[in-house]
Amino acid sequence: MLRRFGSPEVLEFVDKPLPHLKDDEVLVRTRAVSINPIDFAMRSGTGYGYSVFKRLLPLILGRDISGEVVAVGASVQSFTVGEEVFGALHPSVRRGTYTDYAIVSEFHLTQKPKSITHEEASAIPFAALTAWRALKETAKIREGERVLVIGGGGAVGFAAIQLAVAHGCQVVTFCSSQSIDRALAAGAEQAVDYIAENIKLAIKGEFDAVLDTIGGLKTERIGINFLKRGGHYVTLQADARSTVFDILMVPGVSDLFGMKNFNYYCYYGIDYSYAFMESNCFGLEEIRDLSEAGRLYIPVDRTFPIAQVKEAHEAKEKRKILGKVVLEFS
Ligand SMILES: NC(=O)C1=CN([C@@H]2O[C@H](COP(=O)(O)OP(=O)(O)OC[C@H]3O[C@@H](n4cnc5c(N)ncnc54)[C@H](OP(=O)(O)O)[C@@H]3O)[C@@H](O)[C@H]2O)C=CC1
Repeated sequence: MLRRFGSPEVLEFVDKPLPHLKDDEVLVRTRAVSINPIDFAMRSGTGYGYSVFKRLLPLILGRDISGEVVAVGASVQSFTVGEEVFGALHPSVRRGTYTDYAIVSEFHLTQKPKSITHEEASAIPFAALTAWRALKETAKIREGERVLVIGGGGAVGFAAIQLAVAHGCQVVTFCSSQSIDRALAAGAEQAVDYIAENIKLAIKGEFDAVLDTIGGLKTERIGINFLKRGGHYVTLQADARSTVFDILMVPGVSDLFGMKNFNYYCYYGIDYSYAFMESNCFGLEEIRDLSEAGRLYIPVDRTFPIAQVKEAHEAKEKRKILGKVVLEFS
């Protein structure tokens, strides 16, 4: 439970009665949840997070879940008691999944892939649904297109590589040296080390879509220059305020008036969008099918028992652990 913003120390364990299930809700016995960067934003309430999440306090953190159905609301038809499910909640939902029993809308769940464990399953939904929203719904990628994923080493970037490959796209990514082999094994035709190599020289040709999981002026400048006219630039960073136009025009003004996408359209002929995660049952089903077919996975780096949630947050937030961290429930 989170009553106030702060360091991992503000996380409290509390015993609370379960609320009554609404008609379309499912009660899930939690087996595993993964930690996402959004959990740190919600917990710390820093910057942008303060205004967005303050109205949700007190809240329960946690957006992903993998577990078993223990009860269903009156109108739920897709799930039965005992079934294994996985899914993800939108950041606007107050009651999250760091809890023994989570209440989740039936539209935010689907049957868990049978071939993987609860720990592995819990690492997938939030990151993969974000990639799905960005590439399928926003950039509308199609077979044969070229897609550049900026930050293929993170969970969202890695899911994006696999989704784009599954849709018949040619994928290029830049990531750190430790993620190169994994990106290539996932089907990227080229993976460039963004620290050791000159990206502008290493990557050839233009792209139909760029997914930017990193943000910032420098990254955006590089990404925009790789896009074809008519291409889609999709950023996941809501507060990526600096733009080429802030320098060329009046600082801050283009963004302030929401002119960024208009300016990019006029100057470069591209479509610029911010994408955010959406709990979407069609996306989730597609992700489940890809996972079951062995075509989409997110490696888990470390698992902590839920009793060590503070240590887990500390380790991931301070980048002592670089990959996915999962919290396990007994
Ligand atoms: N808009 C939305 O709805 C959402 C936004 N996000 C945002 O997307 C971002 C990624 O999330 P997620 O994948 O879950 O986080 P992860 O913690 O899994 O991954 C972050 C990774 O980004 C890589 N990285 C850091 N700097 C660079 C760089 N300059 N160039 C290339 N790669 C870099 C690092 O990988 P490496 O080791 O290879 O350097 C790092 O591991 C976060 O900022 C998050 O807040 C996430 C989900 C939803």
